[in-house]
Parts: sequence; structure tokens; C-alpha cells
Amino acid sequence: MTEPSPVPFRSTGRVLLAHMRPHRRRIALGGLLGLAGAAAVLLQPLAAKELIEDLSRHDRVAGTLALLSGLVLLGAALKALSQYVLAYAAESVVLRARHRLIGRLLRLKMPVFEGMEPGDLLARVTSDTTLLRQVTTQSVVSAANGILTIVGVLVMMGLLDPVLLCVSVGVTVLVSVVVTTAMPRISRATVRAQASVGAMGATLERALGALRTVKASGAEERETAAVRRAADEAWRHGIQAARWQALMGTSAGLSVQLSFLSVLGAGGARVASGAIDVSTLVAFLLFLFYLTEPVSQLIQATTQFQVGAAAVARLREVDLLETEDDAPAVRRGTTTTAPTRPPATVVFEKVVFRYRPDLPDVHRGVDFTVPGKGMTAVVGPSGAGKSTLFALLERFHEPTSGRVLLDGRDILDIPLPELRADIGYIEQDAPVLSGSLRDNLLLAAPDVTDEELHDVLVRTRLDAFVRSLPRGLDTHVGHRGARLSGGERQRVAIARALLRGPRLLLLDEATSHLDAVNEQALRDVILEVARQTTVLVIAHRLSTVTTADRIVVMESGRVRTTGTHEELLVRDALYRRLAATQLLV
Ligand SMILES: Nc1ncnc2c1ncn2[C@@H]1O[C@H](COP(=O)(O)OP(=O)(O)OP(=O)(O)O)[C@@H](O)[C@H]1O
Repeated sequence: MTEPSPVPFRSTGRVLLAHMRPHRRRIALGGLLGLAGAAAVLLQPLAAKELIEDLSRHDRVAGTLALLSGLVLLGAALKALSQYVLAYAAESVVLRARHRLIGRLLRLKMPVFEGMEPGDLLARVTSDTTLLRQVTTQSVVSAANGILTIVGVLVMMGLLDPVLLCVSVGVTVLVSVVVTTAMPRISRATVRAQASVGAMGATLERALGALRTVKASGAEERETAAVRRAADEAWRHGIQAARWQALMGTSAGLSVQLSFLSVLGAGGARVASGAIDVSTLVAFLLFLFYLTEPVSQLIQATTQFQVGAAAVARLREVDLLETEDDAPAVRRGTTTTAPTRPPATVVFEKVVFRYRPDLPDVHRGVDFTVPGKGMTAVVGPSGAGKSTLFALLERFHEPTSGRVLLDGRDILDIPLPELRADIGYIEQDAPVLSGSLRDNLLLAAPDVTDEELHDVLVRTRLDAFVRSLPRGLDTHVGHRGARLSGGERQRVAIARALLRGPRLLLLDEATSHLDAVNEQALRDVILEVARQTTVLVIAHRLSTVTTADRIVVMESGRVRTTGTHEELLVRDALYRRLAATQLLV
């Protein structure tokens, strides 16, 4: 599977409803509160008309005035509450969508992941889910409420005076007053919410940037939890922003209404003088004024739906991507000093493999056996398919035909967590994740004891380096370990793999980085590990092949020959050439 197929527009509505369904009660409550608020507002012109008529008759106005004030406050309170409840539901829709997406992304199958842009995936989790906020709640409810309110207002106006209704339909909507004092607070809260979204993107990028290592370390669940924590933080700030919006938005409406009531006072004086019968006119003006909000609501809802529909489609695409289903395993403790688990045997049986149907075969019938224990080195020209052997063993990809066996079992029959828990994988570029040294070392085995950790640090010659750091293991290594040297990164990667206590160690040897002393030391570590564990090394150094128990020579996707260094020097021309030109001394 490569590019996700586009989602047809008509299914967008269905997907939208699916997002809303878990929060339908809250959305309905928000909608009803909004309607009740609108009804309270709609009753105000009638009360105002009554008030004016009372004044013109020189009746007592206290009761009507109280009723009118009550309606104003009730309308404002109901609207604020409705806005908050809807915003709460909207934030919850976003949180749920993010949790779902985050849960899928670190479990994407490698071929699917390799066909995607990580930045695009990040945008789906960050900004697309944010767009969902408006479209699933505000715009749907605003549209429904807006239409109902407009119909209600028009009916009321028609009942008051059909002629004026015809005139007023064409009248330009009154410009509402913007309360600028609310803006700085809302924008501050929104900026914080956006910053949290950014932080979430950064956490996710850290894990996606080293997905192979995370997968090989069985760390999907813990990395997922870290990203989810950031998502929760964004949700919290979103709720805060919503609270300000509800409060300030409503006070804006309230202040407009209060100033309108002042005008009403002046108009009442005119009625008292008996100049004109303005009660109907005033009521009408009020209705006209109340039309402003639902009309703008409706326009906004339509725009939001356009934007949101695109976001929904993009989120749906991620839902359709293939993931690895099994739960990741976490290795408890380490067996680096005294392994209790037997070393693994590996067999490649007529393996044919290509990365994508449109690409040529990388493996064209690979056949070889790696017995338990000892070190097997793989050599061959660049592009011969050596690293692909490891990708198949970790099941990042699956053979087109043929089988890969671990202890005689087809690895396709071994649950992924079990398979990966048996393997320690050191990639050639030794990826290090942003975070502390400790985070990196414990990625594959979070429960190792301090002694086990110390032992591995000594063996990988990292102990002196860690001691030299003011913050020791809590030192932050920077984005992708940028604050470490290449050699340090490599030793961290080896220590991480050893802490996993693997039955099979896969080492894609670096072509540079280590000084002679550390080189020798690490070779000793690998040789020691090989006494108890199966070690498969893609060798780039002469010193590695000379100490290997057996060497597999690959050429153009096939195993050309196998043997020891001395045997191959005598009988294989390609090996002789590789040893002379490509293997570092
Ligand atoms: N993810 C991928 N998608 C598509 N093609 C790939 C992918 N990874 C590797 N290839 C291609 O597969 C072929 C074999 O790659 P592989 O990395 O296994 O070779 P290698 O023998 O390890 O080479 P080197 O010694 O240079 O690392 C190369 O032609 C490479 O371009």
C-alpha cells in the first residue's frame, strides 16, 4: 500500500457524524441551550413593546422592566453556557481524534510509512484535527440554530407588521460592536493552545523520526503515551481559550444590548410625550438587530464546513492506512551478562523480495543459514541487499516469496512483539532520539536495574563519557542526538541493543566514527556477546571479517559464497577485491 486514496466527498458527512457520535449528548445540550438563549432574546422585543405601551399609558413599569432585564440576563447566561458546552464538546472531539491518530501512526507498517511524508502526518495530527473542532460542533449547531432563529425572528416580525417585514428584509444587517478589550486575553489563550499543539508535533516527530528504532525496541506504547500527554495538554489550553471566548463573546453581546436599552430609554421619553406610537417600531428594530447574529452564524458555519470537510477527508485517509496490529513487547531486564535464553538460528530460504511492485527485485533467491552462537559477517558491494536482510528479519517488510526462519519457524508465524523482543538491532546511522541519554538507553528495556545499566555502559566504553557530563545520564542529547559525536551515538545504539538482552544481535557496522581504542573495545564486546548470542554483522571492517566465524558474500541480491576469511581469500575473487578495497582496516 502506498498513497492513500482520496475519500469521496459524500462520505465526509458520515465520517463527520462518526466523530460527533460519542459527544452527541453534549452537542445536543449545547444546541438546546443556544436555542433557549435565542428564545429568551426573541422575547425581549415583545417585553420592550409592552414597556413602551405601559409608559405611554402612564402605567407602572416596574414589573415589565424586571421581566425585560430578566430576559436580557437569562438570554446572555444561556448563550454563554451553550457556547462553553459546545466548545467543550468540540475540544473533546479533537482530543478523541488525536488519540486515535497517534495510536495508529507509530504502528504504521514500514512500507506504508515510507510512502508518506512525516511532516504531512504531523499536520494531520496537529492542524487537521483542530479544524475538526469547528466543523463537528460549532458549525453544525450554529447552522441549525441560525436557521431556526432566523425563521423565528421573521415570523415574529411578520406578526408585528408584514409591511415593515418586507421593508426590513432588504435592510442591511446592523453592524455589531466589537469589544476590543476581550481580544488580547483570547489571543493569549489561543497562542498558548497553539504552542501546546506545536509541542505535541515535536514529541511525535521525535518518535516518527526514528520509527525503526522505536519498533525494534518495542517502545511504541511508551512513545505513544508521551505524545498523548502532549495532546492532553493542548486540550487543556483549548478549554481555557474556550472559557475566555464564551465569557468575552457574551459580554460583548451584553454591552451591545445594554447600550441598546439606553436608546430604548430615550425612545420611551418620546412615547411619553405622545409624539408617535413607536412601540411597534422599537420592537421591530430589536428584531432586526437580533437578526444580525444568526445570519452571520450561518455564513460562518458554511465557511467552516468547507474547510472542515477537507480535514475530515485527510483524517479518514490515515484511518485507512495499514498498521501492525500486535501489541509491542517490552523486555524486562537484561541478559547481557548471563543470558538464559538460547541464541537464535536464522535461515533465509530462497528469499525473493522487492520494496514495491514497481521496483526491481532486491533479493533474487537469497539462501543461507546462520547457526546459533558465533559471529556471521555479511559482505558485498553497495546495494547488494545486505541491509535489506535486516529489514526482513525485523519484519519491517515481508518477502515476496521464500521464507525467513528463526529457530526453524517462519517469522511470519511469530507474533511481531515476540519476534522483535528476540532481536537487538543496531542501524548503521545509529539513530538517537531527542531526550536524555537515559531515555535513549532504556528505550528498548525500561525496567533494567542500575547495575545492568552500569555494566553495559562499562562494556560499551560509555562510562567515562557519562561521568564527564555534569548531568550524567540525564544529559539531553539534542534533536536526533545532535549533541553527541558520531562515535558516541554509535556506542549508545550498541548499549541500547545490548540492554534488550537479544537472542540475535543485528549490527549494521558503521563505516566511520570510532577511534582505534574504542574500535578494539567494541569488537571485544561484540565477540563476547557472540559467545552466547547469535550475531549477524554487515561488515565494513577487515578486523570484523577476520574475527568472524563465517562470512556470507552477497552480490546482486544473491549469496555468492560463504566461508572463513582465509578460505574466501583463496577461492573467491570478489571477496579478495572487497577485502582489498572496501573493507576498512
Ligand atoms: N525502503 C526502500 N525502498 C525502496 N528501495 C530501497 C529501500 N531500501 C533500500 N532500497 C534499495 O534496495 C537495494 C538494496 O539496498 P540495501 O540497503 O539492502 O543494500 P546494501 O547491500 O545494504 O548497501 P550498502 O552497503 O550501500 O548499505 C538498493 O538498491 C536500495 O536502493
